Amino acid sequence: MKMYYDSDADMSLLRDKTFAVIGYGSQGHAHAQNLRDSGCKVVVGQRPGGENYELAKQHGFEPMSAAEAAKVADVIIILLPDQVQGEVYKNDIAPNLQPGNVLLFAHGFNIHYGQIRPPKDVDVVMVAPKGPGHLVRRVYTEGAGVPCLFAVYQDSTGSARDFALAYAKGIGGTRSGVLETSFREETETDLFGEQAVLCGGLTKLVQSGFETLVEAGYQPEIAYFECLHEMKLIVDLIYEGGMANMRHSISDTAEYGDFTRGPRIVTDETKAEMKRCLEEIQDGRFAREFILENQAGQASLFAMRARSAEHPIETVGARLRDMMSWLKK
Ligand SMILES: NC(=O)C1=CN([C@@H]2O[C@H](COP(=O)(O)OP(=O)(O)OC[C@H]3O[C@@H](n4cnc5c(N)ncnc54)[C@H](OP(=O)(O)O)[C@@H]3O)[C@@H](O)[C@H]2O)C=CC1
Ligand SMILES: CC[C@](O)(C(C)=O)C(=O)O
Repeated sequence: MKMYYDSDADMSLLRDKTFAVIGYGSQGHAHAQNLRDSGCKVVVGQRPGGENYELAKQHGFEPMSAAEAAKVADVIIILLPDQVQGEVYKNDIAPNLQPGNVLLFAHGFNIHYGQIRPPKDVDVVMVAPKGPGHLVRRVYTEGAGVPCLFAVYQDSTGSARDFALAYAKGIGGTRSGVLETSFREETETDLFGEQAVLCGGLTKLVQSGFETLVEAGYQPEIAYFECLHEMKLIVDLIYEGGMANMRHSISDTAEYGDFTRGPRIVTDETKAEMKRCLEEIQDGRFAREFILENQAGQASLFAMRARSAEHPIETVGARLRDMMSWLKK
């Protein structure tokens, strides 16, 4: 598998193009500002009335409607929540598409699951940063970049692949390296990662550890430090040098407990469930469930968010983090 870096990407492909970043949220604010700082002409399509509209203005853009932005652009970057992309595409973007335009995504959901079906005469590509949007911006301003995946779904101009690579450079991705993939592979692995490991698996693991200690009578603050706060420090060591690097830094006692007790926590049954989650992603069951959930006005998502915000790990954590002067508030 080849990694692509700055020297592999031709920024001249981005010159003379107008980029419309649709949505000024987590990814949108980062792509828009990074592209502009890389010398590109950027307009922002952001609905008025909210914080992100004000933020775009504060950052020196003159936000316009998604339809207006799509009309003036050569490259339309759809950085809206996945569940609203289909509607905005149908009403505002599709009617303003010109042959030869590029439609660019940061995640393949809507293309892979057929919620957006672009005409044949536009390029459809993806540049998906493997990190949260706020880091895509922060790391860029520090002179580095968040690694990205890139893919081509449709190449009407013959230059879609080179263009996607150049775009990855424009947002800083090739500073740390980008990998080629397909819309299918990115969509399925991304959904799996966030469900089973990064978000779903991690929060359930941390919360269960916290609950186990608190239910056994230990102070919630101690449980918070043990199960959540220290998680970052341990993950940083794994991130920097793999699991062996982390195990090098921890005590032999911790390492012995890691090898002998870890497999009792994340068991073969956990892995079997991971496989079932992956199957639901692959055969479209998760996508269908999420699409229907959104058609129902996100009723379950609202309820789950509210219940989760009341959990003691959040209330104790908020109090402790208030005392951590080094954290950005
Ligand atoms: N979050 C991340 O770090 C990552 C996201 N991605 C992908 O990037 C894409 C964007 O995700 P993300 O940045 O999280 O999105 P956000 O939820 O941060 O985007 C919110 C933006 O979309 C606008 N918006 C929301 N609803 C509507 C609507 N109904 N009509 C018009 N505008 C609307 C918001 O405007 P307002 O402020 O007015 O609500 C805001 O500008 C997705 O495809 C996602 O999968 C990929 C990698 C990582
Ligand atoms: C881990 C969540 C993520 O997949 C990401 C930041 O990469 C997302 O879609 O937000």
